[in-house]
Amino acid sequence: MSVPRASLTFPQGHSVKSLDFPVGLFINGEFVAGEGGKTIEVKAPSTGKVIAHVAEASVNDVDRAVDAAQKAYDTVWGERCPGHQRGKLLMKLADLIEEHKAELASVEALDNGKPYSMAYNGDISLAANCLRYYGGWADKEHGKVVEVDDSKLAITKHEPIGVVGQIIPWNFPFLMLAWKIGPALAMGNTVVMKTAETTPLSAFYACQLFAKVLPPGVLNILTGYGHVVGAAISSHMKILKVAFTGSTLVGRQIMKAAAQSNLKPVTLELGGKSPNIVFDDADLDQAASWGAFGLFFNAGQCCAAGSRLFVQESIYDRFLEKLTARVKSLPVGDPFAPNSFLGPATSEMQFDRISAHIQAGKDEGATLHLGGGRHGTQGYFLQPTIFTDVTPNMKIAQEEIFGPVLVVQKFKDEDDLVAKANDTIYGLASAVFSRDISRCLRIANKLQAGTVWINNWKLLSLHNQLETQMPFGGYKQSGIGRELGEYALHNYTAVKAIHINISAPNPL
Ligand SMILES: NC(=O)C1=CN([C@@H]2O[C@H](COP(=O)(O)OP(=O)(O)OC[C@H]3O[C@@H](n4cnc5c(N)ncnc54)[C@H](O)[C@@H]3O)[C@@H](O)[C@H]2O)C=CC1
Ligand code: BAL
Repeated sequence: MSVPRASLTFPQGHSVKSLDFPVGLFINGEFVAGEGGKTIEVKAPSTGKVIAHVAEASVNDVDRAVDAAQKAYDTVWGERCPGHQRGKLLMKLADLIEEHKAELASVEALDNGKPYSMAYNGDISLAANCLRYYGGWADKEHGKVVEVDDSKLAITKHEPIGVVGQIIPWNFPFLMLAWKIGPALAMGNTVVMKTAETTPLSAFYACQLFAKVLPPGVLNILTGYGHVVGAAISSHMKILKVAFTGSTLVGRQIMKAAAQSNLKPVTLELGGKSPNIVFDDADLDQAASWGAFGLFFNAGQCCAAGSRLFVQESIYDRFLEKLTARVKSLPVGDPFAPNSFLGPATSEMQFDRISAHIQAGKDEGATLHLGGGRHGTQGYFLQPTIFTDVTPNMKIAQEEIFGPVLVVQKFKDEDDLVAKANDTIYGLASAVFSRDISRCLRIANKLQAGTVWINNWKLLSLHNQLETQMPFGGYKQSGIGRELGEYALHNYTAVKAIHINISAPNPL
């Protein structure tokens, strides 16, 4: 059976003219067709047109990938490849990604719809940084000598877990791949990854680079449907850990599948409804700029989007005016146009979900302050949208919209604010704007959120500024565990306690 290929062409004047590459399943260092030659149609969200047909994995393909990963773990990776060597390979991979940044960013912009400049300066650059960062950790995550008493030497050893499963979404396709494989490979695990079926192309393009650097089987990449391939990974008896980024609904299913199979540990990076808080003593221009960025970046398709804006009553009108002007100035359009800030929703399904939330906001009596409709005539573009007169019980104030829709609420004082900000099932991120640092820290301590930004909203930026060193993850139903930073290493190591007798008397 022949391996499918993608033949992509880019708009006239773009630095990359065309690309042709295999889009078969990447198993044991080779591209192969999916079982029965099945394929999945991939569309460009900026036009709605089909751009490729990629191999679709089956449950048997997952087994093939797991076998390859197990063999690589037993023979060439894990403790058979010293940390400094693994680190060197991850850094080489980072260099190769940087060398192919224009190609990868072009594929990402076409497949996901995000502006090319953001993919180039953000996603792809940050992915290379992430692999380099974890390459640096590969020989530094040591065990410890633990003080017990003089009769024994007690040490801990940090070992890889084995074959790990990773399931990623479509909002930052290549960056999420890097967040996942960086710590896993650095710590000596081998990987079976499933990309999102709507945005598999950048990962497939990069498999050509992975094949040049990594021994066969160390990293296996499949695409396929969640209920088939994702479910097979979560419930696989030979996969010893699973990490997931996506919806809270699917996170729950993955945890259940893990519990009902081999009790594999689970890391979940899920939804959010993050509060962005502006006090009356804030620098209002600064708050308006970050407020617009924090929600409308990536067309609002960020789990950490600042989707609930809380503004203190005394400055409400003045601040809303500044914010609205900022949002109105954001260019929506073609991902390959040099100044675009908002691209389309990444799929028709997402477009429909976001549109349904906008309708719900109107039906529940919120005021549509800005936008609210389709932008243009082709693809899945939406106008930047702001709702005011929102009450905490409304659907748009409680449910993750994952699109360019901001809901604005007022607050009186700190107590009123904290109660409203924490009134959500989620707890991923938050931000506080005020010139009073004591107030900012007081509020930061009370917010139920894995991240608090003070006078900024900077998870991923346009200028390669993600703090890879800082942990990222959620309180409450936003997830379990932390990605990034040193914290992510713990997701991928098993700790062994070794007790060595020096002079303990025999017990009997
Ligand atoms: N935390 C985040 O960064 C993300 C959050 N979301 C949230 O999820 C909502 C729905 O988007 P979807 O694409 O439907 O998310 P999803 O959670 O269904 O998709 C994410 C990934 O999970 C896989 N998946 C789906 N069902 C699965 C299953 N039963 N077992 C294992 N894997 C499975 C998908 O194929 C994809 O690779 C969005 O509107 C947004 O609210 C979506 C993407 C990313
Ligand atoms: N899922 C990681 C980054 C984000 O969606 O905001």
